[in-house]
Amino acid sequence: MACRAARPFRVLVDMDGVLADFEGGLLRGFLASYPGDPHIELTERRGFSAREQYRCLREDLGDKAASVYESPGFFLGLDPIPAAIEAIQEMVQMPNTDVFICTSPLRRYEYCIPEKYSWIEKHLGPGFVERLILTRDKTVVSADLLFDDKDVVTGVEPNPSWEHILFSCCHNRHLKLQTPQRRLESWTDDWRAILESKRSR
Ligand SMILES: Cc1cn([C@H]2C[C@H](OP(=O)(O)O)[C@@H](CO)O2)c(=O)[nH]c1=O
Ligand SMILES: [Mg+2]
Repeated sequence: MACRAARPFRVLVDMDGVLADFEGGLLRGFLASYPGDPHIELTERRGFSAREQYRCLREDLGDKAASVYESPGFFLGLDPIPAAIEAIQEMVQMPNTDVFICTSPLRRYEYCIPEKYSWIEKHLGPGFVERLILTRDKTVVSADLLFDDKDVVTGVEPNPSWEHILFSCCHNRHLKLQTPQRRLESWTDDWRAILESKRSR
Protein backbone atom coordinates (compact mmCIF):
# COMPACT_ATOMS: atom_id res chain seq x y z
CA MET A 1 0.00 0.00 0.00
CA ALA A 2 1.38 3.47 -0.91
CA CYS A 3 2.43 5.68 1.99
CA ARG A 4 0.87 9.14 2.11
CA ALA A 5 3.29 11.97 2.87
CA ALA A 6 2.51 13.71 6.17
CA ARG A 7 0.53 16.89 5.60
CA PRO A 8 1.94 20.24 6.73
CA PHE A 9 1.34 21.26 10.32
CA ARG A 10 -1.90 23.26 10.48
CA VAL A 11 -2.68 26.17 12.78
CA LEU A 12 -6.00 27.97 13.23
CA VAL A 13 -5.84 31.50 14.61
CA ASP A 14 -9.03 33.07 15.92
CA MET A 15 -9.76 36.66 14.98
CA ASP A 16 -11.64 38.63 17.67
CA GLY A 17 -9.70 38.75 20.91
CA VAL A 18 -6.62 37.21 19.26
CA LEU A 19 -5.87 39.30 16.15
CA ALA A 20 -8.46 42.08 16.45
CA ASP A 21 -9.19 43.93 19.69
CA PHE A 22 -12.95 43.30 20.04
CA GLU A 23 -13.05 44.19 23.75
CA GLY A 24 -11.16 47.47 23.35
CA GLY A 25 -13.37 48.42 20.40
CA LEU A 26 -16.52 47.59 22.31
CA LEU A 27 -15.55 49.71 25.31
CA ARG A 28 -14.52 52.62 23.08
CA GLY A 29 -17.77 52.39 21.08
CA PHE A 30 -19.90 52.04 24.21
CA LEU A 31 -18.37 55.12 25.85
CA ALA A 32 -18.88 57.12 22.66
CA SER A 33 -22.51 56.03 22.15
CA TYR A 34 -23.69 55.91 25.77
CA PRO A 35 -21.54 58.39 27.71
CA GLY A 36 -24.09 58.81 30.53
CA ASP A 37 -24.42 55.10 31.26
CA PRO A 38 -22.31 52.89 33.49
CA HIS A 39 -19.73 50.79 31.69
CA ILE A 40 -17.42 47.87 32.42
CA GLU A 41 -13.68 48.54 32.54
CA LEU A 42 -11.59 45.92 30.73
CA THR A 43 -10.01 44.93 34.05
CA GLU A 44 -13.54 44.14 35.32
CA ARG A 45 -14.62 42.00 32.34
CA ARG A 46 -15.57 38.45 33.23
CA GLY A 47 -17.05 35.78 30.97
CA PHE A 48 -16.92 35.56 27.18
CA SER A 49 -20.21 37.35 26.55
CA ALA A 50 -19.87 41.11 27.01
CA ARG A 51 -23.60 41.48 26.37
CA GLU A 52 -24.39 39.20 29.30
CA GLN A 53 -22.13 41.06 31.72
CA TYR A 54 -23.57 44.43 30.63
CA ARG A 55 -27.07 43.01 31.04
CA CYS A 56 -26.23 41.95 34.59
CA LEU A 57 -24.96 45.46 35.33
CA ARG A 58 -28.32 46.85 34.26
CA GLU A 59 -31.03 45.18 32.19
CA ASP A 60 -31.00 47.68 29.28
CA LEU A 61 -27.21 47.76 28.93
CA GLY A 62 -26.95 44.32 27.29
CA ASP A 63 -28.79 45.48 24.19
CA LYS A 64 -26.85 48.75 24.19
CA ALA A 65 -23.55 46.84 24.21
CA ALA A 66 -24.80 44.62 21.37
CA SER A 67 -25.84 47.69 19.38
CA VAL A 68 -22.19 48.78 19.43
CA TYR A 69 -20.77 45.58 17.89
CA GLU A 70 -23.71 45.21 15.50
CA SER A 71 -23.15 48.70 14.05
CA PRO A 72 -21.58 49.29 10.64
CA GLY A 73 -17.87 49.98 10.91
CA PHE A 74 -17.36 48.21 14.24
CA PHE A 75 -15.42 45.17 13.02
CA LEU A 76 -13.43 47.03 10.38
CA GLY A 77 -12.43 49.69 12.91
CA LEU A 78 -10.94 47.27 15.46
CA ASP A 79 -7.28 47.78 16.31
CA PRO A 80 -4.93 44.86 15.91
CA ILE A 81 -3.94 43.08 19.14
CA PRO A 82 -0.34 44.06 20.00
CA ALA A 83 2.27 42.09 18.02
CA ALA A 84 -0.43 39.93 16.36
CA ILE A 85 0.22 41.09 12.81
CA GLU A 86 3.96 40.46 13.09
CA ALA A 87 3.37 37.04 14.67
CA ILE A 88 0.95 35.73 12.05
CA GLN A 89 3.10 37.12 9.23
CA GLU A 90 6.03 35.19 10.67
CA MET A 91 3.97 32.03 11.28
CA VAL A 92 2.76 31.91 7.69
CA GLN A 93 6.37 31.93 6.46
CA MET A 94 7.35 28.94 8.58
CA PRO A 95 8.26 25.87 6.56
CA ASN A 96 5.80 23.00 6.55
CA THR A 97 3.11 25.11 8.24
CA ASP A 98 -0.36 26.06 7.03
CA VAL A 99 -2.04 28.95 8.83
CA PHE A 100 -5.73 29.83 8.67
CA ILE A 101 -7.75 32.51 10.41
CA CYS A 102 -10.81 30.81 11.86
CA THR A 103 -13.54 33.15 13.03
CA SER A 104 -17.24 32.99 13.87
CA PRO A 105 -19.58 35.60 12.39
CA LEU A 106 -22.21 37.22 14.57
CA ARG A 107 -25.76 35.94 14.10
CA ARG A 108 -26.47 39.48 12.88
CA TYR A 109 -23.86 39.06 10.18
CA GLU A 110 -24.60 41.78 7.63
CA TYR A 111 -21.76 44.13 8.58
CA CYS A 112 -19.61 41.64 10.48
CA ILE A 113 -18.86 39.28 7.57
CA PRO A 114 -17.75 41.75 4.89
CA GLU A 115 -15.87 43.80 7.50
CA LYS A 116 -13.94 40.75 8.70
CA TYR A 117 -12.76 40.21 5.10
CA SER A 118 -11.88 43.89 4.77
CA TRP A 119 -10.02 43.90 8.09
CA ILE A 120 -7.83 41.00 6.95
CA GLU A 121 -7.11 42.72 3.65
CA LYS A 122 -6.37 46.04 5.39
CA HIS A 123 -4.00 44.65 8.02
CA LEU A 124 -2.56 41.52 6.39
CA GLY A 125 -2.98 42.10 2.67
CA PRO A 126 -5.24 40.61 -0.01
CA GLY A 127 -3.38 37.26 -0.09
CA PHE A 128 -4.42 36.58 3.50
CA VAL A 129 -8.11 36.76 2.63
CA GLU A 130 -7.60 33.29 1.07
CA ARG A 131 -6.87 32.01 4.57
CA LEU A 132 -10.11 33.12 6.17
CA ILE A 133 -12.48 30.42 7.45
CA LEU A 134 -15.88 31.64 8.67
CA THR A 135 -17.81 29.14 10.73
CA ARG A 136 -20.13 29.10 13.71
CA ASP A 137 -18.67 25.67 14.56
CA LYS A 138 -14.88 25.48 14.82
CA THR A 139 -14.96 21.85 16.03
CA VAL A 140 -15.60 20.57 12.49
CA VAL A 141 -12.47 22.28 11.13
CA SER A 142 -9.44 19.99 11.33
CA ALA A 143 -6.06 21.30 12.47
CA ASP A 144 -3.28 20.70 14.99
CA LEU A 145 -3.72 23.90 17.00
CA LEU A 146 -6.39 26.52 17.58
CA PHE A 147 -5.45 29.78 19.28
CA ASP A 148 -8.72 31.19 20.64
CA ASP A 149 -9.71 33.55 23.46
CA LYS A 150 -13.03 31.76 24.11
CA ASP A 151 -12.57 29.60 27.19
CA VAL A 152 -14.73 26.75 25.90
CA VAL A 153 -14.93 26.06 22.18
CA THR A 154 -17.68 23.54 21.50
CA GLY A 155 -19.70 22.28 18.57
CA VAL A 156 -21.08 19.12 17.02
CA GLU A 157 -17.70 17.34 17.06
CA PRO A 158 -17.01 16.10 20.60
CA ASN A 159 -13.34 15.39 19.86
CA PRO A 160 -11.93 18.17 17.67
CA SER A 161 -8.59 17.37 16.05
CA TRP A 162 -6.96 20.56 17.32
CA GLU A 163 -5.54 21.42 20.70
CA HIS A 164 -7.13 24.63 21.95
CA ILE A 165 -4.57 27.13 23.23
CA LEU A 166 -6.39 29.75 25.29
CA PHE A 167 -5.27 33.19 24.18
CA SER A 168 -5.34 35.57 27.15
CA CYS A 169 -7.90 38.35 26.97
CA CYS A 170 -9.46 40.57 29.63
CA HIS A 171 -12.48 38.26 30.02
CA ASN A 172 -10.50 35.03 30.55
CA ARG A 173 -7.36 36.18 32.38
CA HIS A 174 -8.64 35.14 35.81
CA LEU A 175 -9.60 31.59 34.75
CA LYS A 176 -7.60 28.74 36.16
CA LEU A 177 -6.91 26.16 33.46
CA GLN A 178 -7.38 22.44 33.90
CA THR A 179 -4.24 20.45 33.08
CA PRO A 180 -3.19 19.81 30.33
CA GLN A 181 -4.80 22.97 28.89
CA ARG A 182 -2.30 25.61 27.75
CA ARG A 183 -2.40 29.36 27.47
CA LEU A 184 -0.67 31.98 25.36
CA GLU A 185 -0.44 35.20 27.36
CA SER A 186 0.16 37.47 24.37
CA TRP A 187 1.87 37.49 20.97
CA THR A 188 5.08 38.51 22.71
CA ASP A 189 4.85 35.29 24.73
CA ASP A 190 6.54 32.19 23.24
CA TRP A 191 4.03 31.09 20.59
CA ARG A 192 6.86 29.51 18.57
CA ALA A 193 7.56 27.09 21.43
CA ILE A 194 3.92 26.00 21.44
CA LEU A 195 4.06 25.24 17.71
CA GLU A 196 7.32 23.36 18.04
CA SER A 197 6.18 21.29 21.04
CA LYS A 198 3.03 20.26 19.20
CA ARG A 199 4.85 19.58 15.97
CA SER A 200 7.21 17.14 17.66
CA ARG A 201 4.48 15.15 19.44
C1 LIG B 1 -21.01 38.75 21.14
C2 LIG B 1 -19.52 38.62 21.19
C3 LIG B 1 -18.82 38.29 20.07
N1 LIG B 1 -17.48 38.17 20.10
C4 LIG B 1 -16.75 37.83 18.89
C5 LIG B 1 -16.43 36.37 18.82
C6 LIG B 1 -16.57 36.04 17.35
O1 LIG B 1 -15.36 36.20 16.66
P1 LIG B 1 -14.10 35.23 16.76
O2 LIG B 1 -14.56 33.83 16.46
O3 LIG B 1 -13.17 35.76 15.71
O4 LIG B 1 -13.50 35.37 18.12
C7 LIG B 1 -17.53 37.09 16.83
C8 LIG B 1 -18.93 36.58 16.64
O5 LIG B 1 -19.46 36.06 17.80
O6 LIG B 1 -17.51 38.15 17.73
C9 LIG B 1 -16.76 38.37 21.26
O7 LIG B 1 -15.53 38.24 21.27
N2 LIG B 1 -17.46 38.69 22.40
C10 LIG B 1 -18.81 38.84 22.41
O8 LIG B 1 -19.39 39.15 23.47
MG1 LIG C 1 -12.28 35.22 19.70
